[in-house]
Amino acid sequence: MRASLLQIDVRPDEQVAARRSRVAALVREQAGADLVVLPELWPVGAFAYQDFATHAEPLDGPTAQAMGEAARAARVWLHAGSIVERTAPEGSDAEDGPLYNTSLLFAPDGELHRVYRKIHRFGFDQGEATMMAAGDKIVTAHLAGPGTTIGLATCYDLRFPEQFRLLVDAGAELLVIPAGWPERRRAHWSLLARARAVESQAYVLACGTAGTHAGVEQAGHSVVVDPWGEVLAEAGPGEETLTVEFDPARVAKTRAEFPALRDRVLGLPRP
Ligand SMILES: O=C(O)CCC(=O)C(=O)O
Repeated sequence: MRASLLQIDVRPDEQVAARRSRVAALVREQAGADLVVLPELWPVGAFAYQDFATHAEPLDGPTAQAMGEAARAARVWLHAGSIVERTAPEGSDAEDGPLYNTSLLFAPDGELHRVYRKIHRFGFDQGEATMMAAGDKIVTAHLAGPGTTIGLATCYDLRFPEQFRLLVDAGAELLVIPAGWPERRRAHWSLLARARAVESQAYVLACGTAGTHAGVEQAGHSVVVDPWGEVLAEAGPGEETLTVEFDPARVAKTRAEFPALRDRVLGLPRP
């Protein structure tokens, strides 16, 4: 299986529409890959809170349309990172319901196949945590073609192992994590990506952004880790396409040869 992670530079001097066209062209160039992955909130920038409402869009908005067309043109599964999703309030056509940090997965025919709304919102009492609603669904998707199941999580979710346990229980063999992770905590990013791979005995494909937006320098260093915790490929700090080939069957092999997941003790009483 071949995967390409597109570590996009979210430059503040580039308009959202221009970045959307540029990224769509980059996705089209990935024909031949099985899976292409984009970072979190790359159209607007994960820390550009003041721009979230302006650039919020529905599930059939301009980013979804451009990404669906690009996936179809390249004939790839496309995890298009996330958008600021604008929803309609219950029973209304108006689009002034809650905002979500929503990941979009497109099939090679360009159809929107899955949506994942970020569960753990970042910012404590500010930013995303106050401006967006939280998702409450664990999301996996079986990729016909490569014949493997991916589990979806976004950025700050990486810090919450209980979410990854649920993804593994739901059959995930590849954990796909778009992010806008800051340089200040790059050591956590690298460590947690490997930790989630080792404890889940799964591949981790973690795709971050490059550059600086809203004054926050991004870590870059997108990474692909195998089920044994070995780093298969790692990007540098700048914009980069990270392409890697791997065998999804290694997940079952690792889990059979070193059956730590089988040895879990569930339902321990709280002290
Ligand atoms: O957990 C972190 O250090 C970064 C999380 C983050 O930036 C995000 O979820 O947008």
